Amino acid sequence: MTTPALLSVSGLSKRFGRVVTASDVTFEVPAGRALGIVGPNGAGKSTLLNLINGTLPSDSGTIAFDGADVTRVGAARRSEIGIGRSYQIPRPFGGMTVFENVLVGARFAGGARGSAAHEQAYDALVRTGLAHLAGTRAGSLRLLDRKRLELARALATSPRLILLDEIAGGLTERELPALVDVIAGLRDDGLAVVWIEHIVHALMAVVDELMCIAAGEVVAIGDPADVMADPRVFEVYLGSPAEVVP
Ligand SMILES: Nc1ncnc2c1ncn2[C@@H]1O[C@H](COP(=O)(O)OP(=O)(O)OP(=O)(O)O)[C@@H](O)[C@H]1O
Repeated sequence: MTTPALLSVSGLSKRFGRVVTASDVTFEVPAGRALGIVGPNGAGKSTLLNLINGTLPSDSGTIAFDGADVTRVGAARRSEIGIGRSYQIPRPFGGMTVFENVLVGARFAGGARGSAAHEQAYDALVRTGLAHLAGTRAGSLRLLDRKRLELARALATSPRLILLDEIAGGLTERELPALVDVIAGLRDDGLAVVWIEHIVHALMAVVDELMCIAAGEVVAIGDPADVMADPRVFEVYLGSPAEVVP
């Protein structure tokens, strides 16, 4: 029996003038599964996350979440129903504590109130291994903990689907496993994960499926090792082959 998809994207297309950023993109992600997305710079990866979380409207195609068509649903509502998102450039409130930063996520992006917001925020800190730093000023965190905070802010909205945009960027080889473990834990807890990442070996340690896109088109999708071995994937990376070597 196949697991029904939590996220179902079908024939999704988007262009900015002459630049095609999504062209007939189709894929599914069930709960408890992780999809990795790779592709050269400017391929349309971040745009795809913006289409899924509703910060950008698509030109055509459909996005279904938990069986409901959300293609024309606004970003705030998508966040409330369980689509969470981290950003490539985290912008924490440096003068606020770690807990206060996550509380903002729970209250304003997640729509939680009172003690429920506090519980969601604390739970997000526990899941990301940040609880011991709850009272620390966010501006003083080292990079790994800033990444955990970005993840915690997205988790504070209690998502069932989490969209991660290059969350591992800038981490050292020694730091990467800690973040990879947190993300694998979220998937194992039943979240659907869509993770864009240039650090391919970090992705390969977690994802169940891998999709390569270039110029908005799906070049290959499927078993991660098969996708990385696909000559078409190698070809789209010819400009930057070092990025694909695990
Ligand atoms: N709001 C926008 N208006 C116009 N063009 C845009 C907009 N957002 C993205 N683009 C263009 O769409 C293309 C895809 O951008 P996108 O950020 O999705 O790529 P990416 O695959 O995430 O790249 P990177 O790996 O560098 O982050 C780029 O050419 C970009 O300049």
